[in-house]
Amino acid sequence: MEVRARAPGKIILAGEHAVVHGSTAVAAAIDLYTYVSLRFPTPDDDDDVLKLHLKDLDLEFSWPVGKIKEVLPELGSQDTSTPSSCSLEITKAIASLVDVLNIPEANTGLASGVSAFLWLYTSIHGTKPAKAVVNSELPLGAGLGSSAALCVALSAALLALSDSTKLDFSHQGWQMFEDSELELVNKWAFEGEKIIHGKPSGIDNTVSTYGNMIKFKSGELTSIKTNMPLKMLITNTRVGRNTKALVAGVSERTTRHSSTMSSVFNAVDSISNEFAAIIQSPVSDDLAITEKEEKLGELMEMSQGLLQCMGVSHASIETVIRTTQKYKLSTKLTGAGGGGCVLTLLPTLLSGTVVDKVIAELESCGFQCFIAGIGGRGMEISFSGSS
Ligand SMILES: Nc1ncnc2c1ncn2[C@@H]1O[C@H](COP(=O)(O)OP(=O)(O)O)[C@@H](O)[C@H]1O
Ligand SMILES: C[C@@](O)(CCOP(=O)(O)O)CC(=O)O
Ligand SMILES: [Mg+2]
Repeated sequence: MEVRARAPGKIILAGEHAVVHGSTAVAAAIDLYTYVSLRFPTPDDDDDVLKLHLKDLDLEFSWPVGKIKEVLPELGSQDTSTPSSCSLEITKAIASLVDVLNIPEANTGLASGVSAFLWLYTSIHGTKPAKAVVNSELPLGAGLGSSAALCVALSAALLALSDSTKLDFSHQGWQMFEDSELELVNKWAFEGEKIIHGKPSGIDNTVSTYGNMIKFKSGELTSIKTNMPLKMLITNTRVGRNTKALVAGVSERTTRHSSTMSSVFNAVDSISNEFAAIIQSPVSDDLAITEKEEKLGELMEMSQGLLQCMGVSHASIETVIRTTQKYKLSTKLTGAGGGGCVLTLLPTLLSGTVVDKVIAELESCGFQCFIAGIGGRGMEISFSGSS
């Protein structure tokens, strides 16, 4: 039997980085997914290896299970229903399994993703041979939460084939987990995100697990109900960056200027709460929508100013801002910044011709533009083949 799990990426509408320091943030799932398929070999397969195929990067890795047992001898005593963090000793042992892979230099940052895979896999299934295949519709390392989507889809696939979940194997198509199972997936995914982000807030894995639009503060989520159509143009600057390094940079700045940065984080907290209040209040007519959109646009500009204060903007992001400003549109970075993706609010009454012009101008700078569905489904799984 094979299980397939999918988990969405996300956009952060307000509050990135500050959320790591306890401020409120607002995020929404997008309809672009990471998929993880997992299969254990049948007795006839005679396969004693753990395989990982990363389709987006065209890379395949494998580890003989004997080697994993050798470097991780303590495995097998784990309780999958209580997720635990990867200790320093195990981090070192996992690094020894990743170092031998000779990951191409062009894929810096991948080692942490592979380490997260090994930690989650061995924590939930020990040294059982298996094959996992990963592919994604998300750009990797661009602020749309590919790391969290990977950790959520992987945790879901691993738990679906463990004793911790009770699922209907005969169900055709995508199915959802029960609440308690979703909570378990989210907790394991958070442990994986820790390996990739260093110090994650947990917002990315939470919105990827549960979907929809959420408000998030200090590990707690509040679901946001809205009937306001929200359309964002996503521009990928194609400038590569690494979330772990950017998050660490903001923390260093916070250490140097603790009281000033605490005021910045407080301001972000207010922006996120105001943003959430506006999108949640009922809309009566077009005029009301336009007024709300103007306020949201202004809040996005204020968010961007504060993100610049934190030191996470980039020349490419400033180019997108300047370009969209010519059309009176508001833009902010999303995710960790330093390049990656940028959001531009597209008001409901904006004509299609203007949207096409903005996109053409941004694409002529070498950027990639797209519009994704916002606030959709969270993580789901499906089974295929006989057991
Ligand atoms: N589909 C994937 N295949 C391989 N690695 C992935 C995949 N998705 C995410 N990753 C891991 O996540 C890292 C990117 O995470 P991060 O820097 O947090 O950016 P983001 O989460 O915004 O995409 C990659 O360097 C890699 O380690
Ligand atoms: C910067 C941060 O707020 C979001 C990072 O998102 P991404 O990995 O850039 O998609 C970090 C976090 O909340 O863990
Ligand atoms: Mg990430």
